[in-house]
Amino acid sequence: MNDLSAFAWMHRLGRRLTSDEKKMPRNAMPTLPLWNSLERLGPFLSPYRRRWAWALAALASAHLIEANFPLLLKDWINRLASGGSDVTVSLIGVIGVAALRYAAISFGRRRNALVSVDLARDLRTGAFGHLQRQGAEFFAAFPLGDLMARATNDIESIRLFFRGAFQQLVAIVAVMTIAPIFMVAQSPLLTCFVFAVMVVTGALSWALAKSIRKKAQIVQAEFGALTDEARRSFSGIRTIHAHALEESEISRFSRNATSYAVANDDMARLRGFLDTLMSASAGVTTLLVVGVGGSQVQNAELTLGALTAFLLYCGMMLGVLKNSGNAIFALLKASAACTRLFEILDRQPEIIDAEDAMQNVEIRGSVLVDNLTFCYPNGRLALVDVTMRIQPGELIVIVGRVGDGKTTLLRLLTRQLEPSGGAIFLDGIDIRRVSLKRLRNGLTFVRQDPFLFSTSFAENISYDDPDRSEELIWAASRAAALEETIRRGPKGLATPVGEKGLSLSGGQKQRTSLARGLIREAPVLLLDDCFSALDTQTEARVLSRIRMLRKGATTIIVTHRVSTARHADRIFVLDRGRVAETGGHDELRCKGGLYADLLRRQEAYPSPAGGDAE
Ligand SMILES: Nc1ncnc2c1ncn2[C@@H]1O[C@H](COP(=O)(O)OP(=O)(O)OP(=O)(O)O)[C@@H](O)[C@H]1O
Repeated sequence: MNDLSAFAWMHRLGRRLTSDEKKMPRNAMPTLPLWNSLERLGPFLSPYRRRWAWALAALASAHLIEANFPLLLKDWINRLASGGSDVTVSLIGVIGVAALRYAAISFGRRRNALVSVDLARDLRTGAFGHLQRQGAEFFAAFPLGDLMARATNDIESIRLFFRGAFQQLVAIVAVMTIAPIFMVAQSPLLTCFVFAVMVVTGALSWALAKSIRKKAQIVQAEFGALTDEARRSFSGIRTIHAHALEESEISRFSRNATSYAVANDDMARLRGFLDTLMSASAGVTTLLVVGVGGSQVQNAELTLGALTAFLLYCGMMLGVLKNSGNAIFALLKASAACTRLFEILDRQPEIIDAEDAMQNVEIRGSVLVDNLTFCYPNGRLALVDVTMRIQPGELIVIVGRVGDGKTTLLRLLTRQLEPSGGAIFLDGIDIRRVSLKRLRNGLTFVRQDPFLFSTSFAENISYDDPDRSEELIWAASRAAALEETIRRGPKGLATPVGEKGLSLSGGQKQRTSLARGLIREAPVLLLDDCFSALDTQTEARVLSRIRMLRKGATTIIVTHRVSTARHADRIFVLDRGRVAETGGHDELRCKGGLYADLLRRQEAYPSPAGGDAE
C-alpha cells in the first residue's frame, strides 16, 4: 500500500474528531476507552481480514485439538487402573493430537505474524504520508521528537501486540471457553471452585489494567519528550558548543531520562502486581483442585483418570492465565499507543486541494497579488492590502526591513498559508483552484534558512530528481557560485555535506540550496533572502547568472539588502506589511522615500543591512 492509499484508508474509514476535539490542547486529549482506541485500527486491518480470520481459526482449533489430549490420557489411565494392557489406541490418539495441534498452531502463528508485519508497515506509511501533508500549525503543536516516537515506538507497540500478545489473547479466550465444558463433564463441583477463584482474579486485574493503561500513555509520552530533547540538542550542536552549554544540555537530558525511567518504573511495578496476581491465582486453584479432587477420588466420587484429566484442563487454563499478565500488558500498551497515534492521524492537513483542483494547468509566470491581507493566528497582521502585478519573465525584488512580511508573502504564494483577505492569481487563475502539487512544481521556493539533507552535494542539488545528468548539476552549481566549493571537496559532487550541511559554511549552504532551486527551471522562482551570506561582488555575479539562466521565466527575490534590489526589473518596497513604493532602482532612489532611506543607511553601514520594522 503506498502512502496515498494508506492516507485514503485512514480518512475514509477512521473516525474523525469533532471540531471541539480538534481544538483541544494536546495534553487534554481524551483517553479513548480501551476497545474504542483499538477499534480505530479496523480500516488498517481490513485488507488482511481473510488472512487474519485463517490465523484466528487455526489458533482456536489448535486449542480445541489440545482439549482432546486429557480425555485420551484419562482413558489410558483408567484402562491401566482397571488392569487393561492394550493402550495402542490411546497412544496413537495422543501422537495424532500432538501432530495436529503443532500443524494448526504453526499455520496460525505464521499467518498472524504476516498480518502484524503488514499492519505495522501500513500504519508507518500512512502516518508518514499524513505527516508529510501537515502544515506549519501542526508542526508548531507537536514537537518533532514526539512525532517520531509516535510514528516508530507507538506503532512498534501495536505491532508487538498483534505479533505475540494477540495469540495469547486468542489462547485465553479459546481455552477459557473450551476447557470449562470438558471440566464440567469431569467434575461440576471442582469447576465451581476454579471459577470462583477466576472471577476474583478477573475483577482485581481489571482494576489494575486501568492504571497500567494510563501509565503506558505516560511512558510513551515521556519517550517522545526524550526523543525530542535528543533531536533538539543534536540539531543545535553548534550553538551549544559556541555557548559552552554542554553541561547544562547533559543535565537537561538527564532530567528527561530520569522522568522516563521513573514512569517506566511505575509501570513495571503495576505490571509486577499483575504477574503476582496471576501466579497467586494459579497456585490457589491447583491447591483447591488437588485437595478437593483428591478426597473425591478417595471417596470413589471421581476416577483417577477424571481427576488427572481435570488437572490437565486446569493446567491449560492456568498456563494461559499465567501468560495473560503479559498479554493484557501488551494490549494496554497497544491501546495507549493507538490513542497517541490517532491523535495525530485525526488532524486534517491545514491546506488541502479543492475538490475540483486543476492538476495540469500550464504556468507561464504572470502573478497577480490582489488586495492580499494576512493575519497570523496570534493576531499579528503581517500583510495589509498588498497588490502586485508581475509579468512573465520579470526579475522582481521585494525589499523591506526585518519583519515587514516578505517571507509571509512567499509562503502565501506557495499556499503554505491561506490569505485572510484578497487572493493570488497565477496566469489569471486563483491559486486555490490549482492543485498543491502543480502549484509547488510551478513555483519553486528557496527558503531563507537553507535545509540540507545529510547526503552529497549532487543528491542535495538534484533532490527532486536523482536521475538528472551531472552536466545539469554542474550548471546549477556554477549559476549559484558553488562550483569552486564542490571542486575543492574530496569527492567532488559526491562529497557529503554532513548532517544538515554541518560541514559547510553558512554561505555554502545558502548556495547549495540556491542551486537546488535553480536546477528545477520552474516558471516562477521565489528566493527568500538567499544572498544574505554572500558578499556584494559574489551576489552581483550570481544575480547576473540567474538573469541569464532564467530568461523568460519569472523570478521573485525577497531581501532586505538594497544591493540585491539594484539588479531588479522592478522593486516593491514593503513597510509594515503594506506596499509603500514600487519602481526601478534609480526611480526609487530619486524619490527620496523609504527605499532611498534604506539605501542611504546601508551604504553608510553596509552590514548588517536595513533597520528593524519593529
Ligand atoms: N508563525 C508565525 N506566527 C505569528 N507571527 C508570525 C509568524 N511568522 C511570522 N510572524 C510575524 O509576522 C511578521 C512578518 O514576518 P515575516 O517572516 O514575513 O517577515 P520578513 O519580512 O520575512 O522578515 P525577515 O526579513 O526577518 O525574514 C513578523 O512580525 C513576524 O513576527
